[in-house]
Amino acid sequence: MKQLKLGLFENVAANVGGTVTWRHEDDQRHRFDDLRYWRDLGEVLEDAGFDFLFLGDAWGWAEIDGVRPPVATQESLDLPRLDPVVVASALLSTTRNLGLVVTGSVLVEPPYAFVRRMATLDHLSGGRLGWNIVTTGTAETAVRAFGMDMVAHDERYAMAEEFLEVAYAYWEGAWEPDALTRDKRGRFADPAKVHPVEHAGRFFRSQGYGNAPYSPQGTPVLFQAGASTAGRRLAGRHGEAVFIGSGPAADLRRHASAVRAEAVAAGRAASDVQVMAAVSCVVGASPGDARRRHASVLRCQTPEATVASYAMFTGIDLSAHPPGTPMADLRTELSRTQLERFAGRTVGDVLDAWRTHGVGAQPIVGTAQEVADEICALAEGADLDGVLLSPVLQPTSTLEFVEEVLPLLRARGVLADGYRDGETLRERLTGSGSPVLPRTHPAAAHRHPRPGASP
Ligand SMILES: Cc1cc2nc3c(=O)[nH]c(=O)nc-3n(C[C@H](O)[C@H](OP(=O)(O)O)[C@H](O)CO)c2cc1C
Repeated sequence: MKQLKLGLFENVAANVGGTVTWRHEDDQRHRFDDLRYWRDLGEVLEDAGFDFLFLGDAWGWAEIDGVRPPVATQESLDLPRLDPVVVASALLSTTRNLGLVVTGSVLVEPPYAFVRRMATLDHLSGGRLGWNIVTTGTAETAVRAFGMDMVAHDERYAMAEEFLEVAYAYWEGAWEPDALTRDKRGRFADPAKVHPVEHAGRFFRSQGYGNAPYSPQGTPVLFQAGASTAGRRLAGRHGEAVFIGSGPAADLRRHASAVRAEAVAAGRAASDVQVMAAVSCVVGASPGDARRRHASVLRCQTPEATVASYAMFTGIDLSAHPPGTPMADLRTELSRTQLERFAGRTVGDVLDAWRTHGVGAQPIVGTAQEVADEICALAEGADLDGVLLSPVLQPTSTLEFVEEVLPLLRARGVLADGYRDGETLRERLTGSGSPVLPRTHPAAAHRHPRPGASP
């Protein structure tokens, strides 16, 4: 069995992934705006040897027929939410090895400012930064807040392609890796190694010099999480780590194969893409104990919250459709993953599933041994390169996983034993021995001297 990469999936908010857990007595996510909460979590993950912390993010909110349902506020389904980049910055000084993967949207700001922000984090973290490329699933509400017109789903992915080209131009081409000499008796940087960027495209224009010099990884590790057809294509062309969500092993395996096929179609190797899925678990001293603990989580869910939560991700009010309606009859310009993953199911099925586990999959509920067995079976069945723990309760679920399940996975050799000091996130995830993207990646075409140019 492959040795798996291990991440933790969180949002900077009181709930994660569409279910209500903030009010559970064993949950602390109501402290999402407390620096100590995040620093404590960062320390737990680093001490346990997690490869990275993955912070999802959105800009919009739940709306049904143009109205934000009161339950969204009462249960903090969508808002309030804080900035994952700032949380990641806050963890720089209290962690040394933990990868920090932040979600950044291509929809709401031009590349130039975003590029510097990411490069700054990559510099200050010593090359531990990852970027989850999204086009903003909550686009319909988010665009209003930014004073923009709505951009259709596939058009957002076209924007993503162009955004990446501009970002690569600045990250990989604006400053050569050895441009800075910082020679007090000579010069700070070599002008011959600093290059202006010129871009004029359908969505973005940028002309000028990059602010940030070449960072330890050049380009942050490129994560992608968007399982629609357009999302998989972007993942295959650009992604290094692709987060395909949750679900049964057979579904995940099909999805993983599709992403790897897209990578090969784009001239890359299938192994250039690490495919990872989310797992949630509820551990108990006995199966019955685990079931009882899971039942206490389910008691926090309500039908109103389930409907409002699904609407946030897709803009679809499931309560407006008869339970027997096939999901295949519905359409969305928002998060298509959360529609397409339920193909073949009915509205009634999805209301049940979403109430139980939101964007995730049915949690693994059992003893630590049973949880470890199921994670191994899922990873092998789906041909995964990694898993993201999506804690049901925080930090309770994380702590029980670390204390009871992780040792069992380590004992089986399923997880690496720990960090190699000074290793960048890319080196750890890809095993390539290089902190920067390979020449086969589209970003490399932006480097100087231009590939094929006379030195
Ligand atoms: C596991 C996981 C996590 C995701 N996390 C986010 C996120 O944090 N923010 C976001 O805007 N879009 C996230 N997405 C992508 C959305 O589903 C959606 O992609 P898609 O499903 O339509 O391809 C895009 O945002 C739409 O513009 C995620 C997708 C998956 C599968």
